[in-house]
Amino acid sequence: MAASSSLLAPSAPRGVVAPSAAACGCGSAPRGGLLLRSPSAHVSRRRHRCPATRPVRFCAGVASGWPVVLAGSVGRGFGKGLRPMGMGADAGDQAGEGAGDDDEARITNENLRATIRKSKEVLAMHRNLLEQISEKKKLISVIADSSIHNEQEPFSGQSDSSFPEGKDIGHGHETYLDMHSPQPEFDTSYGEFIDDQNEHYESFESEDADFSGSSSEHYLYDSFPRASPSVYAPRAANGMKQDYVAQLSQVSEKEHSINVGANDNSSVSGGVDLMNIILVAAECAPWSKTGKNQNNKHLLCIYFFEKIAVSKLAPHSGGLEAFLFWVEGCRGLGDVAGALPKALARRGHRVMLKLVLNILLFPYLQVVVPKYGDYAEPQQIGEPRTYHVAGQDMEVNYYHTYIDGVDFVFIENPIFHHVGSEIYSGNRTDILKRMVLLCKAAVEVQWYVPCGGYCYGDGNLVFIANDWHTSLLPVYLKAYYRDNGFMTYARSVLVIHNIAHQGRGPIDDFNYLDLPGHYMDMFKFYDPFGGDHLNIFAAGIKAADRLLTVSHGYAWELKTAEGGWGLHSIINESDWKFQGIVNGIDTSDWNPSDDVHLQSDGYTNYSLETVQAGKAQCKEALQKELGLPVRGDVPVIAFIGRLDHQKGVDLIAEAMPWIASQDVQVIMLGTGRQDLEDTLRRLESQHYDRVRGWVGFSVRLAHRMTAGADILLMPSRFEPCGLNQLYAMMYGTVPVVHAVGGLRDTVEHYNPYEETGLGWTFEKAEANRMIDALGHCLNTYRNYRSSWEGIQRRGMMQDLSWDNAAKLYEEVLVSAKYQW
Ligand SMILES: Nc1ncnc2c1ncn2[C@@H]1O[C@H](COP(=O)(O)OP(=O)(O)O[C@H]2O[C@H](CO)[C@@H](O)[C@H](O)[C@H]2O)[C@@H](O)[C@H]1O
Repeated sequence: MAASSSLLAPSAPRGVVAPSAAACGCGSAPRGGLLLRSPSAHVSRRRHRCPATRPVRFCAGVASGWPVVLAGSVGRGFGKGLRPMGMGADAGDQAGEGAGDDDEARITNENLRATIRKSKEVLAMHRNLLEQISEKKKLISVIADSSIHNEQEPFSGQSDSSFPEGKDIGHGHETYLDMHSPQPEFDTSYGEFIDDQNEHYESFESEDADFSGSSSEHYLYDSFPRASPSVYAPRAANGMKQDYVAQLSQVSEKEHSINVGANDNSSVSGGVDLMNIILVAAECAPWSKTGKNQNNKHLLCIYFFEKIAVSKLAPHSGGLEAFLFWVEGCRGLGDVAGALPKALARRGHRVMLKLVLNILLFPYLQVVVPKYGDYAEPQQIGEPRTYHVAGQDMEVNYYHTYIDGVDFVFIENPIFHHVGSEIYSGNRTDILKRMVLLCKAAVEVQWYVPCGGYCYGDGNLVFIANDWHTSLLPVYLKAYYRDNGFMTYARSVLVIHNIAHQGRGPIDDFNYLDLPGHYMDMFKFYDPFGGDHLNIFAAGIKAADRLLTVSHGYAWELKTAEGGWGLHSIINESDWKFQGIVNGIDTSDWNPSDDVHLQSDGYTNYSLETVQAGKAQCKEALQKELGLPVRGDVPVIAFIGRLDHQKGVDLIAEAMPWIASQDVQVIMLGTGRQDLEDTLRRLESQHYDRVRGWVGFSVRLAHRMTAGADILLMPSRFEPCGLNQLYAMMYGTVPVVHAVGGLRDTVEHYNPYEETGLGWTFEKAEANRMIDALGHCLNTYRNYRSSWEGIQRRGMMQDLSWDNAAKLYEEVLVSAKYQW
């Protein structure tokens, strides 16, 4: 790997672990009359037999039922004052109706007596179970590697309060920081990045004129409706009456005990560590993957850096320059949300973990995403629910499909449907409302969506939120539930795919979030340019139990002033719970041997054995399809990506005079910023005999280019992970990349002396550095064929699947589970 070991962020410390009653979250529904009846018909179906190979699961059945009762109690007890789900008046009434007197009446005396009778047994079992966990922990301590911290007190079955947050943090934090060292190469690179930012900023100058006034103007907020405090007043913890809190707590304890009892009916150790994972994202391939950049002027991210040159925007007094960055979609997120859960599901049946840790992980995975269109597979499921968002009651319907061991759940509401494929379209508040609704619905989906006939429940539950869009989820989990003693054992992990997009807005946006007033501090963030503002990503980072990003290199960069985009201080404070895991790729989708896009129009599938002939045929087909001269000897250079500052397509444009002077063909595919789209068109018209600039979003062409090209160019200024270079290597296409973030982690620079490496890297995001690397690459392509083929082979022979990454995710999820 190109990255020096010092660059790589070490594994996050796993010093944490007070297993405690996390043991309860089993997963298995109790048998023998222990169940309390759920008021909702759909959650009363306990037995979860998923289609196909899904095992029968008796899991968290009561967990799935109880919260419904809670909602009812809340609705009735507090009227409109307390709605853990942040629901509006109607919704609250509905909850009360759904689980009010009638429903409680259904909880028969007999059941209650049985519960009380059983509870003693259950508590005994619980104690026994905790002892087992303690034993197990000791065993793990012995066998686990040194990265697992063993120094915490053996768990003694104390109450939650005996494990204050951060108890083990100090130790882990110190260890983690000690392992870091400065990265001069990276710093140098960013020196250039800064210059580039200035240039880019100037290109936005006219559009940015509106932002030069007061801080509130920085958000173009004049048009957004100010919410009346009474409408948006926080409804969760603030409004709780103590007696009801106590009542709810009792219920929660019962739920907890019942889960433990249920575990005991199955395999104790297996039940203890069964995890229900709910991955929540704004998009998910293949259903939704950003089709087009929005360059949305109403969503603003601001990047600060040391002053290098004076921008035309008035420099602020702090000696920093500000760089404006429009929020837009992240396509790679869709790919990840589509593929990671399947890999985690596969991991659920791995024997290795069962042997080493004696646990069975992740058989139950759910992906929750908005429903933006009419998708073929998902079928409506569960009952509609109503959530209160920005003064409106919004009804959501759930759709579900089960693929490769994963339950995909789609949240349907017109606010999602209306945007169609333009996932991030609309103004800032439109997007914010969509994300509020998504997160409010997602944090409760485990109770209301009977996947395979049976709700997940909140036993052993972990949410994986992704990027700022779902950063509200960890906050809602805490504010609505954990602060009030519910879902005590549920955990949240937040994955940073791209820190450039943060969900920034004015402080008043807090009114849209429907949170208790004291949560304001979590969101309030100051920076010299925008002053006090609301930062959703910042709140998610603080609230999440674990923080991940998509490569080691990017994890390191995020902690620097240059790479953290203003959030580096918060990320550094969260270092104890933070680590990078390099993304995998969906090898069923991206695999040259059975890629469906290579099965027509003269393309062909190929493998490691047939790569030379296969790629030659694909190159010919690609040249024909795009009307380029059909020549096998000419190297074809490809670029695929969002057309924005990040991806550095402007560097290709800058280098084009040199590139076009070579005997090469260049094919660029992308969509995004208008000026960069125009650049693609211009380059094509200027060099029509050898350049094609395809403006648009075409998955088919992306696959075909990856197969037919010889070289993939990725001059990204920053790249959290990057997927295209991984796809390229799978297809025997050699990457030439800026050594930054995940590109540095994944593309080892070619060493001609030892015949090692996977491509070419350049240390600065500037055209001449790229030309230099590309020149070496072309020389090898033309004059050292066996070396070239070696690079191709090494790339194709890597295991780039999600399976490796999924194992690392498992470790993080388990450590989150035992985090107190
Ligand atoms: N015009 C077009 N037509 C067809 N397909 C197109 C396309 N433009 C882009 N794509 C596809 O979209 C995906 C982009 O993946 P990236 O990793 O480059 O994305 P992005 O920067 O959005 O993701 C962010 O999240 C991912 C996931 O964590 C990180 O890898 C990445 O560094 C981070 O910036 C690839 O599948 C690519 O082929």
